[in-house]
Amino acid sequence: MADVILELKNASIFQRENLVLSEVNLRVEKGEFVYLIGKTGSGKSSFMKTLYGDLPLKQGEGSIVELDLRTLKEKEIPGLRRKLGIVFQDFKLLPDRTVNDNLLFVLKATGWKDKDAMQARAEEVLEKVDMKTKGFKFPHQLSGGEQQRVAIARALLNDPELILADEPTGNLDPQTSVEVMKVLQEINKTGRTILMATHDYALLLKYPSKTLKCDGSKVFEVVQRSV
Ligand SMILES: Nc1ncnc2c1ncn2[C@@H]1O[C@H](COP(=O)(O)OP(=O)(O)OP(=O)(O)O)[C@@H](O)[C@H]1O
Repeated sequence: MADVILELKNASIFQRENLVLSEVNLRVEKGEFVYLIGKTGSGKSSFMKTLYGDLPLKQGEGSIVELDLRTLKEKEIPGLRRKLGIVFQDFKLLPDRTVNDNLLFVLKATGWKDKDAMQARAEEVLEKVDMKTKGFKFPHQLSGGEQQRVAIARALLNDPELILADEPTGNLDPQTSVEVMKVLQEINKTGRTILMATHDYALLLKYPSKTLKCDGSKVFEVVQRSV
C-alpha cells in the first residue's frame, strides 16, 4: 500500500466560529505534487494553516505525517513542523542575519548541536537550490526569486516528509516563478511530497499535476484541461 502522507475525512475548517471549508475529504500519497487553487478568500491559507497546526482541526478527522490533527497538542506542534517544510509567499527570512545564519538558526532551534554537521547541512540545502555561493549575503541583498530559493532551502533542512508551499510564487514575476517552480519540481523528483497553494494558472498549465480546488466552502479535485 502506498504511504499516505496526508488524509482528511469529513473535515471542517473554521476561522473562529466561521465555517470556511466543510466536508473536506482528501488523501495525498508519498511523492505526489498537488496544487491547491481557488479564489481569494476561498480558504486556501486556512486549509494550509490547519495542516501545520496554526488552526486547530475541530471537526472531522485528519492525519498528517503520522500525526493526528484532531488530538494534536500545543507541545506537539514543533514536532509536526519539524516533519514539514513550510514555504510562504513573503519568504519570512530573518533580515538581520546572512543566508547561512538564517539556516544555522533553524538548525539550532530544531535541536542540531554539532557545528560542523550544521554547516555541512546548510551548504547541502543551498546547493540543492543553486544558492551555494550566496550564503554570506543578507536577505535584502538578494532578488525575490533568490530569497524564495533560500526559503525553500530552509524548508529542506530537516529532510521533511511533506512540503507545504502557500503561494510561493505570489510575489515573483512570471520568469522567476518558473525558476522557483523548477526547484520545487526537482525536489519532488527526489521523492518528496509537495502541496502548493497557488493563484498562478500559468504554472499549472506548464507543470500539470493533481489539482484540488477550494470553492463554495468545499475542496474537490479538478481535472485539468490541456491547452
Ligand atoms: N484570522 C482570521 N480571523 C477570522 N477570519 C479569517 C481569518 N483569516 C481568514 N479569515 C476568513 O476566512 C476565509 C478564508 O480565508 P483564507 O485566507 O483562508 O483564504 P485564501 O483562499 O487563502 O485567500 P487568499 O488567496 O487571499 O490568501 C475568508 O472569508 C477570510 O475572511
